[in-house]
Amino acid sequence: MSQSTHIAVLGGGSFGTVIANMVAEKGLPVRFWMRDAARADQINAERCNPRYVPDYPLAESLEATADLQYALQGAEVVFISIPSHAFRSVLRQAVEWLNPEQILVSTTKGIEMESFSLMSEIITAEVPGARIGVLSGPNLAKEIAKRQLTATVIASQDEALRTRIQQLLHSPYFRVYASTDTYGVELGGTLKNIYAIAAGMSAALGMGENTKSMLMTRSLAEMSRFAVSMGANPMTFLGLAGVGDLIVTCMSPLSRNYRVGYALGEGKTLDEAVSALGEVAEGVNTLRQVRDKAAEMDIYMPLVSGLYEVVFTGAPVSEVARNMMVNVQSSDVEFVLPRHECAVTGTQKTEVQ
Ligand SMILES: NC(=O)C1=CN([C@@H]2O[C@H](COP(=O)(O)OP(=O)(O)OC[C@H]3O[C@@H](n4cnc5c(N)ncnc54)[C@H](O)[C@@H]3O)[C@@H](O)[C@H]2O)C=CC1
Ligand SMILES: O=C(CO)COP(=O)(O)O
Repeated sequence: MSQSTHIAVLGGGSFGTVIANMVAEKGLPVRFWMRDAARADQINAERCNPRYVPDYPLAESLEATADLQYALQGAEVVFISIPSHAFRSVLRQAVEWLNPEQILVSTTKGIEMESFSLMSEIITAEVPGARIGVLSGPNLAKEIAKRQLTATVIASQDEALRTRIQQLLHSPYFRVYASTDTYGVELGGTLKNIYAIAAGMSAALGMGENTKSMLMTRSLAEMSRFAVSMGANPMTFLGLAGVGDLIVTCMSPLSRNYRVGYALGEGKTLDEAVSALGEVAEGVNTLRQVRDKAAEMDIYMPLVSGLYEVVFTGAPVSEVARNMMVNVQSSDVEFVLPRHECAVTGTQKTEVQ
């Protein structure tokens, strides 16, 4: 095995910063890669990443760099926190300095456009034989930076990998639970971003707590229905990477996806909402991708369809919400009462005043 001298983190945004610093706080050498050399110099000089996580002092053993070869060569573990739209292109630049013994962990919660690939699938395709893990859970970077008590999930088929990541990241304020359902964990983190947009919108429109609870719970039903159709284990959605991440992202104004939804609810256009954010909101692209995939595979996803109409075709939220409320009623938990066995279909649109 090559010298296990350091840990590498790719992606100089909010999440890359907190992952890199959590490891560096343990005194381990961390090479934190970003494409912008001036920003790397600034981080090394100021010991802080002011653009993404202000007021978060960085540990001494963290070194920012724009030299990808320097970051990767000899790294024992490589965390990849690059937004989904750039994930494959960065991996293609990285591949010549990777080796099959290194551990590659994606923290990215998105779907690649065109291919509908999750990030672990991109790693499998671009780095054949790689040891792959996925890190996902209710992990708002800005709360981690404040050392708020937090838990996450490392998912991999590779037991040694799971154990190593648990050791590396575990701290008095950060716990790492394990899973073997890589696909389900990754899909949970990805899908919840869609519903966070809807939750932000409902908050901006002043909807009540009953409404928010209904929205989140039906989101969970829809996410798990989709995931099961794609081959994931529905039980994974009961965990941190499913319901856990759904709750935090649908409830917190720190979530960028929630903020996009809130801005839309205030009447901003999608372009205005996204550009005011200045950070990645994966849910916008994920909504488009999932809506198309659900149509292709004939998966019933009324929340995704309704949100798509609002976000991309400008349909009024009130009309879409009303249509959903008068739609046929169905089973609560379809793993208990399958939808097709649900005898009471309820009120049809025409019967409602
Ligand atoms: N911020 C958070 O609370 C969490 C974020 N995530 C996920 O982590 C991923 C990254 O998110 P954040 O760090 O929050 O995003 P961010 O918006 O804070 O930063 C994105 C970073 O990626 C860099 N980047 C963009 N295109 C690039 C390219 N072509 N080459 C190299 N670097 C490029 C940007 O320069 C920036 O440094 C997303 O998929 C997100 O869903 C996961 C858990 C929590
Ligand atoms: O994934 C996250 C929290 O777990 C971060 O969500 P946002 O990308 O919406 O900020």
